[in-house]
Amino acid sequence: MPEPESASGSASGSPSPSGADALAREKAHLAASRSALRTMREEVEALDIADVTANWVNKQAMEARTEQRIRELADLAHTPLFFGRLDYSGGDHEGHQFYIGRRHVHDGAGEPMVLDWRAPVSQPFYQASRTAPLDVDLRRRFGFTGGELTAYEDERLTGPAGPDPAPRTGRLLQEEIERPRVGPMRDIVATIQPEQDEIVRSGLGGTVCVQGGPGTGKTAVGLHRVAYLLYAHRERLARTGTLVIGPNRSFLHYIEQVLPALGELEVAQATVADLVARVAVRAVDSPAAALVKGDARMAEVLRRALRSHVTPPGEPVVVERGSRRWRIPAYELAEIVAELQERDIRYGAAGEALPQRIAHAVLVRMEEAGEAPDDRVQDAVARHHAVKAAVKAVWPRVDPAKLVLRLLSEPDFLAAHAEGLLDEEEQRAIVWAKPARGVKSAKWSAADAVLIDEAADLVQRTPSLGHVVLDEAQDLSPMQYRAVGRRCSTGSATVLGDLAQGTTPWATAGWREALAHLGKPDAVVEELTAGFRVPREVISYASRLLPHMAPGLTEVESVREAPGSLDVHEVPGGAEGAAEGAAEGADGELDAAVVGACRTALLREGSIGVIAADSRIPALAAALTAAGLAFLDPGRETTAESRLTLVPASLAKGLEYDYVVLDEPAEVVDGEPDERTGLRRLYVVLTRAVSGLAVVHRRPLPHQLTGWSPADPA
Ligand SMILES: Nc1ncnc2c1ncn2[C@@H]1O[C@H](COP(=O)(O)OP(=O)(O)OP(=O)(O)O)[C@@H](O)[C@H]1O
Repeated sequence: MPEPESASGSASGSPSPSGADALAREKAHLAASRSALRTMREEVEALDIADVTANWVNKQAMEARTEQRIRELADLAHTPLFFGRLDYSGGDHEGHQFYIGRRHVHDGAGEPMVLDWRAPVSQPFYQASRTAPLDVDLRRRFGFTGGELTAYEDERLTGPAGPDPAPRTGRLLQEEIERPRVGPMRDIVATIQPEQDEIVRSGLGGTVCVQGGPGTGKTAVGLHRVAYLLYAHRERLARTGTLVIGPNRSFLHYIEQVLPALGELEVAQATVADLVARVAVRAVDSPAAALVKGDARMAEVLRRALRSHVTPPGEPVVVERGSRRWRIPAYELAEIVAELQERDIRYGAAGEALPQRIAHAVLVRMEEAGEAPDDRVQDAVARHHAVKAAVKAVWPRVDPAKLVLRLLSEPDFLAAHAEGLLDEEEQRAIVWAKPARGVKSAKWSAADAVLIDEAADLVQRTPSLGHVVLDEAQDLSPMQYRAVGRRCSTGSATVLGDLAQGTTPWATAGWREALAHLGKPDAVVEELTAGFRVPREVISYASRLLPHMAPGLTEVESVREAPGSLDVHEVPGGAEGAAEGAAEGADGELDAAVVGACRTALLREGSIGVIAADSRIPALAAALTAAGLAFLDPGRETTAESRLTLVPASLAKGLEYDYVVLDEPAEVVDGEPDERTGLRRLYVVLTRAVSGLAVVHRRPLPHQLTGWSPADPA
C-alpha cells in the first residue's frame, strides 16, 4: 500500500500546500497513473501466447481474452482515470491515501496507483459521512474538463466541522449533472450517492426492486449494480450471463455505452419482445384482448391446454423380442402416466422419460421370468416401435406455437381450458375473428408471442441467467413478468420502475404483486426519492399531476435549483382555432412557436429534445425541415453537430435531454386511450429535461397542470 507521500506526492510534515500546489501534485499523480496504465497495457500486448498455448482452440480463446484485456486497459482521453481520493486516518488503512477510479492501476512494483471503485476499500468514498466517517479523514472529489484535472473539492469527515459542501449539493455533483449532454448516457461512478450505493452493492443472492420517481437514478443504479456484481462474482456470472432489459431499441441504444465505459463489455441487452421472439409479430391487439392475454390466468389456461394432450392409455403395450412377447397392461401404463403427471417436470421432459419408464416395466417382467437384461436391452425396448407408438398416442409432442394458435382459433378448445378462469366476454376478446391457417401465416401480436414463450417453457425449461436488470418494469404485463422471471429463475434480478410512469392498460399497480409474477416474492423493495435529473421548478410543476394519476406516490425531491428552468409559452388563438388545426394534424402558429423555442434552446450547449404527441410528429418534422433545423429520431445518437432530436411521446420514457421543448400537452394527454394514462404520459414527458423545459401550447393546458378545476368559474 502506498504511504501518503508516495501516493500523492505531497511532502509529509510540510505546511499544507496551497490549492495550486495541491492541484499540481494531483495532476502529477494522474500523469504517473496514466503512464502506469500504459505499461500495463504494453505488458499484455507483448505477451507471446504461442509459448503457453498447446493447441489452436486454446490459442483462439487466449487471443480473444488478451484482446479484451487490452481494450479494458485503454486510456480513454475523456474518461478520467480517477475521480476521488480517500485519506484514511484509522483502521487497517490508517495513514494511507487511495485514489478511486474506474479500474485498478498499479505501478511496476505492483503497488496500487488507482483502486477500482468497486473494491471494498473504495466503499467509504460513497458511504462515509461526518456522522460515520468509516476511518476516513478526508474525501476529495476531482473535477475534470475534457480529460484535464482542473479542480477538486474536499470534505473533512473528522475534526471540527468546516465549510464542507453537503454531498447532495456539492458543486462537482451539480456540475456533473449539468455538464451538457451529447451522445449516449454516461456513468455516474464519480458521484454515486449513499442510498444509491447501497442498492448498487447489494448481494448477488437477492432480488432488489427499486421504486423511484423520474430522474432518481434508477437506470444508472441498475447498470452500476451489474458492473459491481460482475466485479464481485466475475467467474460465476461469466458462466451464467447477465442481461439488461429495456423498453425499446432507442432506450437500449441510449444506455448501451454505460457498462463498456465501466470496463464491462459482456453484458447483453434486449427488450422483452426480443426475448420472446419465437414468431414474427405482425398484428396489434385491441386493449381489451391484450389485457386478457397479458393476465397471469393465461398461464393456467395454457398449462391446462397443454396437459389435455395427455390421453389415458386404453390399450396395452406389447413388445416382441425374439420368441417372447412382453405385455404391459393399460392400467399399469396409466399408473406410469399418472406418476409422471404428478411430478414437477416439464411436459417435454416427462414425454422423453415415458419410453424409459415403459421399458423399465418390461425389464421387471423379464427379470421375473428369469432373464438378466442389462441397460442396452432397456434402451432397445424404449426404442421399440410398439413403445414409440404408445408414447405418441399417450403423450404426444406439442408445438408451443400450435398450441396457442389452437386456443386463439378454436372457441371450444379455449372454453374447455379457460373454464372458471376467463369469463365468456374475456374469451371472446381473445379469440381471432378469422382463425389462422398455420403458425407461419398467423397474425401474431406481441402478447401472443409472450403466450407462446410461456407454452414453450411448459414444454421445456427456459435456461436461467445469473442476473437480469429489468428497467421500466412498471409497463410489463403479468405474463411478461413471468417471461422475464423464467430467465432468472435460478439467478437474481434488479427491477427498476416508477408506478406513476406506467402507461400500459396493465401497468403495475403494486410491486409486491409484480414481484410474485416474476417469481421473486421475497425481493426487497427500495425507494429512491432524491431527483438528480429534473430541476426543482420543473419537477414541482410535473408533480401537480401526481394526485390525479398516481395518488399516494410522493413528489420527487430535486437536488438542484435552476431558476428560470421552466418556461410556459401560450400561442394566441386559444381553444377555438386550435381544434381545427389539431383535426388536420397541423397548426402553423404552434409549429412556428415550437421552431422558435428550438432555436432559443440551440443557442445553449447540450442536447435538445422536442417532444410531442405521436400524431404531431409529421407536422413538426415538416416544420423543422422547412426552418432548416436538422433533427434526429430517438434511436440515433446526438453529436456536437446534431443536437436536436424529435421524440414521439410514446418513446420518451427513460430518455433525457439538456433542454426539452414540449409541444401541446393537451394533445399528449388526448393521444392515450384514457385520461389517467394520458396524464401519466404527460408526467413522463414533463420530466425529461436536465436544464430547461419550454412548454409550448395553444390549446388550454390540462387543468390538472394549472390547478384550475372545470368546476371553477371561468
Ligand atoms: N448520483 C448521481 N450523480 C450524478 N448524476 C446522477 C446521479 N444519479 C442520477 N444521475 C443522473 O440523473 C439522470 C437520471 O438518471 P436515470 O436516468 O438513471 O433516472 P431514472 O430514475 O431511471 O429516470 P426515469 O424514471 O425517468 O427513467 C441521469 O443523467 C443520471 O446520470
